[in-house]
Amino acid sequence: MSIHTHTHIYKLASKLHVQSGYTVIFFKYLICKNTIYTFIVPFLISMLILCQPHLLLVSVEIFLQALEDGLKRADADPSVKAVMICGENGKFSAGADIKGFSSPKRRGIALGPIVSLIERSEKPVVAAIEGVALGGGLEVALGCHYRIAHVKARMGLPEVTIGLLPGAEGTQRLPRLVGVPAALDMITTGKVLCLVIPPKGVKICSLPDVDALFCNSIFLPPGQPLGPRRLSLKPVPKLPNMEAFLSEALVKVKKQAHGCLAPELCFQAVKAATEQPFADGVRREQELFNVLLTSGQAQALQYAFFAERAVQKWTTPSGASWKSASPQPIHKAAVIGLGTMGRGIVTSLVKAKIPVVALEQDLEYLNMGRKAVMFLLEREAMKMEQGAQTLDFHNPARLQFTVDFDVLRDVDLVIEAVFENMALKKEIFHKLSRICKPGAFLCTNTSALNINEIASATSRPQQVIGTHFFSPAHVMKLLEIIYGHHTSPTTIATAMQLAKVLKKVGVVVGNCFGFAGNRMMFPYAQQAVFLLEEGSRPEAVDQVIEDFGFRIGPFRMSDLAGLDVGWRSRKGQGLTGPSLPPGTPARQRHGHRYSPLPDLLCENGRFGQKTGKGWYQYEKAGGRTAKPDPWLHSFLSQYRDTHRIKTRFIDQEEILERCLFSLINEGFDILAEGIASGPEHLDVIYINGYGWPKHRGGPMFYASTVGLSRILAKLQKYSEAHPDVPGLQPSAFLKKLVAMGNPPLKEWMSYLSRPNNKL
Ligand SMILES: CCCCCCCC/C=C\C=C\CC(=O)SCCNC(=O)CCNC(=O)[C@H](O)C(C)(C)COP(=O)(O)OP(=O)(O)OC[C@H]1O[C@@H](n2cnc3c(N)ncnc32)[C@H](O)[C@@H]1OP(=O)(O)O
Repeated sequence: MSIHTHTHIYKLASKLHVQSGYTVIFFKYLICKNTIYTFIVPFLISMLILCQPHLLLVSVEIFLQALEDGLKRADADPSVKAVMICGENGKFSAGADIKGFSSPKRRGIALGPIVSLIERSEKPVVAAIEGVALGGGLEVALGCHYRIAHVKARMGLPEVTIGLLPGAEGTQRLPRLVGVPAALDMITTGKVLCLVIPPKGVKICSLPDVDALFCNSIFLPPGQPLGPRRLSLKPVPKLPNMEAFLSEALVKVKKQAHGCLAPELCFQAVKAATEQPFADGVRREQELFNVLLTSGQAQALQYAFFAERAVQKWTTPSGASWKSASPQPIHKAAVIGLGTMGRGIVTSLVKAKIPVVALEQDLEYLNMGRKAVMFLLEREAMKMEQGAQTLDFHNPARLQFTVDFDVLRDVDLVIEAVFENMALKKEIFHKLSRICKPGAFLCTNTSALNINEIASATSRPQQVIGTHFFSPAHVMKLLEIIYGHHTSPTTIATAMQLAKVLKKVGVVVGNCFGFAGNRMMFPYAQQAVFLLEEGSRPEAVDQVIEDFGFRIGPFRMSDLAGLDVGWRSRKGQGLTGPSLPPGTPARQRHGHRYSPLPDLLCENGRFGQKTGKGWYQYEKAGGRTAKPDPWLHSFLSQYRDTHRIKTRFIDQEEILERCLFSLINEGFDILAEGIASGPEHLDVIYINGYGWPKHRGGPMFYASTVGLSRILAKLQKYSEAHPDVPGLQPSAFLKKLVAMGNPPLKEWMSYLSRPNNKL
């Protein structure tokens, strides 16, 4: 295991230097409504241990040993009056190297005893925090007697986000410092706190300034006792209603966890701090840490951490990549269409402080759209600390509404977000290509349509790209970025940069129907409906999927999104509606099994939440509380009678496997075709766009944990039972990987001889 010092920014100590004759200021930090305020208090330090980064990656053994030796030396040297621990180049510590947690060598290394040693020091120890102090870094600071924090420092215990808990006594010290509510909030969510507004009178200085201040001899009265500064000796601040507070907090933590273990175990560790003496609490923390370390969820979450960063380094099969392509700056953007998606996209751009022109086809739609966007922005502004003033969305230079295409002449990028209708999209792109300046990028927010065909309507196909947002677009983190045949690397790089500016995760994929995300969703949704035909109910299927950890099951999701969306798309594809050739069998299309159930619901006016009825019934049109609907149950049994389908009991295992394994199976085809350049891409898409539980690492990671041979065997079994369902027929790539002995996920792509993008 090594300490993380990966980039030049996150450096830690590899060597400890002892210098004498310095004076230091000290800041004490308190947490108040998620904000840390700093106060400067003069303090004498006549000995400085300065951590210097001579290596990029420092072995934790070396680091901890050096820290221990330095502390012991400082304690033994009578000329040393105090000790300071800091990072260099303006960064304290991002904590441990996360990769080290999966290494067996990691076990047995303990930061906790070193933190205790720091705390026991007979001489004052100060943590001087600049930049980030995360995880183990902050735990080291908690062991110190004083903490100096730069006003722009960011501090947190993000272990929960990688499936762990702060295991170096952090769960026991933090509540003693900041109280139980603030500590629970930080430890169970992993949120990182920033010093947003410097309190009056606080001088903002960088570490060299701090050094200078040492030399300016600001003295702390000698003989100040250290006992009260040792957090382990302090009691946890009492709450009048601790028990009630804790039981309410547990309910909240469980509700938000969706099956993820770490938040609840973090809670248990903090609770132990409120009930037990420090040493017992530390033992409890260690027990809980070990449960998490071996849970499997920690590995999945750590994989997801790196997968999210890996997808930033995009490549395409033609050799274009992030290394050689530079993004163009976007000073002004436009959004066409102010339906649900367009409204969210405008909101997202305004939040990112990109001036936007919002365009609709006529004044009636424009006014409706304007109202809705303003409503969203007001709500967002209320959530933001500095409020509406920062967003400044009433300023026409920031947000302009128009029906006039000519206003788009000077924008750098347009995002089209109109209905999924190819003819309409082509007409708009043709117009844009005539009106927009030559350098402008033209993006389409389609969720399935062919990017090449849309680009063919323009004179600049190299600047056309798919930017698939997810609803609600100002909330969902995913931006699927789809390059076409002619899309230039600069256009891809610009779309990726846009994702970053919008605080989204951009994932670059190739062009095919449904791209990566929706293409994998089709077989999943299809299986869910087939399960209803065969005997299941929406609530049974949703329950299994939600128990797995999805935020929302397929039927509740379909009711939320609106059944009419898919209906329109199926009509467009000629699968239902007037263009369906007469005599087409009800449950078959192109020789494959088809379920007309969703079409029948739409024909009955059941579009989901918006009509108050869909797969469930709701209290009213627009209602949100789904209740099982007896009408639907009898409709399903009539349907089965009509089509002579024998109702059978379908167990949870079959529901889960048929839905998830068919989705994963499609993922293998997508990889084999070069539509996505690695399994991480599909996992990041599913975690950030489709509510796949992060603690299961995404569908492809999950497949690797289930075992590819098992997935293959199950798909073979189900496809034998349903030979007319192509989605259940095992992918050739999956079969190949099983034949190659089930290699680890990171090696999968090396088994593809030549990625071939089907553009
Ligand atoms: C002087 C102080 C002494 C401190 C002693 C510490 C001793 C530690 C011993 C035990 C501790 C155990 C508990 C832990 O510490 S668990 C780890 C807790 N830390 C985290 O979870 C931090 C995770 N990282 C982040 O939140 C961010 O990366 C951040 C540091 C905020 C920087 O964000 P950003 O600027 O956006 O940059 P990136 O996220 O893209 O990261 C840049 C590259 O660095 C890699 N990285 C970042 N953090 C880690 C890490 N902790 N371990 C390994 N690698 C990390 C990241 O993958 C990027 O890599 P690449 O460029 O290859 O993509």
